Amino acid sequence: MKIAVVGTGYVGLVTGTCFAETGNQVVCVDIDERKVKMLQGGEIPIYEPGLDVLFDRNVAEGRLQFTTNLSEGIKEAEVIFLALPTPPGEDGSADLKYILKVADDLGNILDHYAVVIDKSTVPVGTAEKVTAAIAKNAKVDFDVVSNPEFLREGVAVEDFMKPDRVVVGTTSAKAKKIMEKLYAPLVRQGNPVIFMDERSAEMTKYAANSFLAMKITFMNEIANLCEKVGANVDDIRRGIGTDSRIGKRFLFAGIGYGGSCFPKDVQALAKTSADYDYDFRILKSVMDVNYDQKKKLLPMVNSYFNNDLKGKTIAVWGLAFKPYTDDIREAPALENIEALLQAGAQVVVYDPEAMANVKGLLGDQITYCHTPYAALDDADGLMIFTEWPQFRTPEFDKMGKLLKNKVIFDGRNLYELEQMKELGYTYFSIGRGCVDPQEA
Ligand SMILES: NC(=O)c1ccc[n+]([C@@H]2O[C@H](COP(=O)([O-])OP(=O)(O)OC[C@H]3O[C@@H](n4cnc5c(N)ncnc54)[C@H](O)[C@@H]3O)[C@@H](O)[C@H]2O)c1
Ligand SMILES: O=c1ccn([C@@H]2O[C@H](COP(=O)(O)OP(=O)(O)O[C@H]3O[C@H](CO)[C@@H](O)[C@H](O)[C@H]3O)[C@@H](O)[C@H]2O)c(=O)[nH]1
Repeated sequence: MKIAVVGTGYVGLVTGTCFAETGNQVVCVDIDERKVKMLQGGEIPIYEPGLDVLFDRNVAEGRLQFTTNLSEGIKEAEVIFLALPTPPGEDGSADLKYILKVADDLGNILDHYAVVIDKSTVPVGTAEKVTAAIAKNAKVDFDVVSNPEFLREGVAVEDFMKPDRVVVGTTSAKAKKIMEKLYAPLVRQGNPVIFMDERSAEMTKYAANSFLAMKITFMNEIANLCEKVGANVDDIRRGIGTDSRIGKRFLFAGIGYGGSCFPKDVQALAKTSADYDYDFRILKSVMDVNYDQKKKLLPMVNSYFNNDLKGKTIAVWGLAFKPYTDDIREAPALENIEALLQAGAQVVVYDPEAMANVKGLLGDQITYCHTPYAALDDADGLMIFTEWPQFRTPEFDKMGKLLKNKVIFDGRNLYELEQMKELGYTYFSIGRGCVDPQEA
């Protein structure tokens, strides 16, 4: 099948590469000339594990190409994916200007029937808006389908190639047939393509993300209560996660959810609710709790240093919003670093993949290190924001010698309390109380 993917970011590049891998002829289009040049030169602009192998193979075998020219990209394409940004507008709603601009352009240049697929996360009613925008000038027949994407960054290739499900919203029998053919290789393992109407597919995406954000937030509230009542949230997680009605995943309490999706999608669903005069109360609580949770460690840091961070050096491990990505959008580390700087602290950071992106944002306001241990040298304490695997079993003795104070503020609950007690660390984490060697 000939496929065009418009927007070659995280979703577009993974979508294009994976569909090339299943034998299709794919052209990825982007307006960012620098990005397209990199891709044409065989370089991947993002860090996404496993993508390079598929990318190299499909570029080498001529199934994956890149262009800045939309007309060239969609030439003879049977399906055209829109994988464009939908950032929050000022009122919290998803901004559709990128999508509708391309839809307008497609109306002018489409010269054959194609299925135009909304892959971006878009609010209810967008398929109708895209249809109207194309139809304004279109001289040919076309269908607009909603096909939201559920991949997670860091495991995007695996999520895409082995999806739990594929959701397709269409009321066109012709488009349905094409979508069945397109996804047939990916759903062989028995996971279904679920067909529904366009509006339901659009809502499904927001329901999934908001539900997961709510699940995490619920555990963060349990964690906050655990601290008060003297319980351990990790035990609660194990205790409830084994109930198959609850499930083990997305129950990890921590420093709040971040990333380019949960924060904006929960906000956008709340805005849709308000537009339809529905008071979606749970969503408001989820946003409020998460706002506070991201700052959860700061009072602990302040109280440890007697509310005086001036001249203190704080080491930070982990900048990305989650492991296995260089993405720092809405990353909890950023807000915390800004608060530390404002309080007069110096900040020394390490992240295996995200430092270049942070440097682009914060420049020389903080110090970047090439190893986790270098960040600890003469630091007054350590804060952890991302659960990169290399932070899980570090050399605690070496850390203790490098740090001025053996104190860790851990937003990801990486270490066992008993172990930290034995090693003589003061250890703050989420929903598990504080380990204080003075109290031993
Ligand atoms: N990142 C994820 O994990 C993820 C997962 C599922 C769904 N989504 C959704 O998918 C959509 C895209 O997200 P992303 O993270 O891939 O965004 P991104 O910012 O990484 O990529 C978007 C790309 O679109 C390009 N673009 C903008 N205007 C264009 C135009 N007129 N023509 C061609 N290209 C244009 C940009 O240059 C950029 O490369 C969003 O709606 C997002 O909510 C994202
Ligand atoms: O138990 C958990 C699981 C996740 N998180 C946090 O939640 C955020 C999001 O994590 P994750 O969902 O793994 O990453 P994303 O790549 O943002 O993926 C989400 O957002 C995508 C964009 O819409 C969807 O496609 C995915 O299905 C959905 O999981 C991160 O800050 C995580 O640290 C927790 O705090 N506790």
